[in-house]
Amino acid sequence: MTKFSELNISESTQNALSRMGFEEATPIQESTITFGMEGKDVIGQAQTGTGKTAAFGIPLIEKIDMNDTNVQALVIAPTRELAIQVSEEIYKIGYGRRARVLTVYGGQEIGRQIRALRNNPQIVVGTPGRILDHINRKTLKLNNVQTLVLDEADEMLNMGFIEDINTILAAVPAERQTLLFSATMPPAIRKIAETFMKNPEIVKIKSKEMTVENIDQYYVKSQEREKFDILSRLLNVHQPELAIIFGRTKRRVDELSHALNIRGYLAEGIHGDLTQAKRMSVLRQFKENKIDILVATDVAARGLDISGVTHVYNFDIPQDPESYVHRIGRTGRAGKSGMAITFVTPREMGYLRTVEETTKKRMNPLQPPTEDEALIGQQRVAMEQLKEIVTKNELNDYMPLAAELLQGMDAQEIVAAAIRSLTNEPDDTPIKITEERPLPNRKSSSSSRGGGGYKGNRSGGGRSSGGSRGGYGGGSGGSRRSSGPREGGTRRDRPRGRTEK
Ligand SMILES: Nc1ncnc2c1ncn2[C@@H]1O[C@H](COP(=O)(O)OP(=O)(O)OP(=O)(O)O)[C@@H](O)[C@H]1O
Ligand SMILES: [Mg+2]
Repeated sequence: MTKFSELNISESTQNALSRMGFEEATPIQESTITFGMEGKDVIGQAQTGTGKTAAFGIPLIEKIDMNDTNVQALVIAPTRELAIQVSEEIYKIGYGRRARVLTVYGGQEIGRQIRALRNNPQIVVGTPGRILDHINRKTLKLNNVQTLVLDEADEMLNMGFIEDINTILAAVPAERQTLLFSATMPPAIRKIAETFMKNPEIVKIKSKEMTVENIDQYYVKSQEREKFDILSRLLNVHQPELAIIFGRTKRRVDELSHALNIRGYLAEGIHGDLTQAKRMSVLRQFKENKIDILVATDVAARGLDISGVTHVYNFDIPQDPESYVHRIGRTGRAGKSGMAITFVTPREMGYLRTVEETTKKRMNPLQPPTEDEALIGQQRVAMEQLKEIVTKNELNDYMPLAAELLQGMDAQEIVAAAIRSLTNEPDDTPIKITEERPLPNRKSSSSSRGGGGYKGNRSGGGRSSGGSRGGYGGGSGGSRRSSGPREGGTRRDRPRGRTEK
C-alpha cells in the first residue's frame, strides 16, 4: 500500500488524514487520487467499506481554491444520511485547509439552507431533488464548479433520480472534472459517462469476490415462522456489539424492532417513512452505542459507514445480489472483521444461489442453536465475561460487598447467580411478526450472470484482514431493475424507482 505522502498531497491535507487515523491509501484511493490530481475524469468501482469517500474527497479538497468564495465542488449522493456522512468526511479531510462544506437535502427547512448558501460554501453535498430545487430557485450557483462527484450513481438511478441528475449535470460548466462512483455499470450509467464525462479513467479494483474477505458469511435455512426465535437465539449467543438486521418491508422493520424490544433487546428501526429527525436520532443512538441493534430496510442503510458493526442479519433474503453486497458491507469495514447471517426459507434457496454466483463466494450453512444450546452458549459467554473482569483486577471497590455476601451464602451459588444475571433466559412474551410472503420461486441458474464460473470457496472461516480490499470484480450484470418512470408529485429526495413497501 502507498503512503499518502507519496501521492503529492498537500501537507495540510496529509495532517488532516493522520488526524483521521488514515496512514496508507487503500487501492481505490491510490488510483483515484493520482488521476484525480491530474484533473482527469474517473469512474471508480470498489468493494464496500474500502474508502471510496476519501478517494474522491481528497482530490476534491486539494483542488479547492481557498481564496475563491464560490461553490467549486458539488457532490451528489442518493440519500440524506449518506449526504450528511459524505459531507462530514469531506469536512474532516478539508479541516487543515478550512474548506467550507454545506449539506443540502430534502426534509430540512429550505430557508435555513438558502441562508447557509449565502455564506459562500466552497463545497456543496446534497441529494438530487434538493440540489435541483436550489438550482431552480437560483439559490445555488454552479457556474464556478470545477469538480462534480456522483456517489452511489447506480443507486441514484434505482431510486429514479436519472432526470434530476441529467438536469443537474447540464447545469454545471462543461469545463470541469467529474468523478463517478458506482457499484455496478448498467447501461444508463454508461450513458451518463459517455455524455457527461471526458475520457474517464476507469478504476476498478479487481478482486475475485465482490464482498470483502473479512466478512464470514453464513445462511440459516428456516421456515418463515421460526425466524424470530432463531434470530433471538443467535443474538443471545453472538452477543453482537453492534448489529444491523435487515427486513424486506417497512412493516417488517417496525414489527421486528418492536418485538425485539419486547424481548429485552435495545433495538430501533429505521426506514423511509420516519421523519428525518427521527432517522437521524436513531442513527446517532446507534453510533453512540445507546442501542445495540438497528433494524433497517435496504434504502435506509445504503453506504452508511458506522464503525464497529460486528454482525449483519438478513432477516429476509434480499431480492437482488447487489442489495446483499451492500447490506453485508455494513460490517467488515476498513479491514475489520464481521459476520453476516442470511435467513432463507426453503422456497427461496434459488435466490441464495444467485447471490453466491454473483459474489463468487459460498455462504456456509449455519445450524441454528436449539433453545438449550443457546442457553448454554450464553452461560459460557457470561462465564468468559466474568473471567475477563477478574483478570482485569479492578475489583477493589467491590471486595467488601463480596465478603459480606460470602458470609451467609455458598460461593458456588453466588457465582451461579452472577452467571444467571448475565444470561437472557428464554422469554415467551407474545410478539407479533406478520408472515412475509416468500420471494417468487426462482430456480437457481448459473447461466444468467455475467460472471459465470463460480469458484466454490468453502473456506468462509478465514478472517484475513489484509490484502483483501478489492473491487466489484464485474459479473453482476443484469440483476438491477431499470429506473422506473418518474412518478409525478413534488415530493423530492424520496426513493421513487425503488420504493420500500
Ligand atoms: N486510508 C484509510 N485508512 C484507514 N481507514 C480508512 C481509509 N480510508 C477510509 N477509511 C475508513 O474506512 C471506512 C469506510 O470508508 P467509506 O465509507 O468511504 O467506504 P465506501 O467504499 O464508500 O463503502 P460503501 O461501498 O459501503 O459506500 C470509513 O470509516 C473511513 O473513514
Ligand atoms: Mg460509500
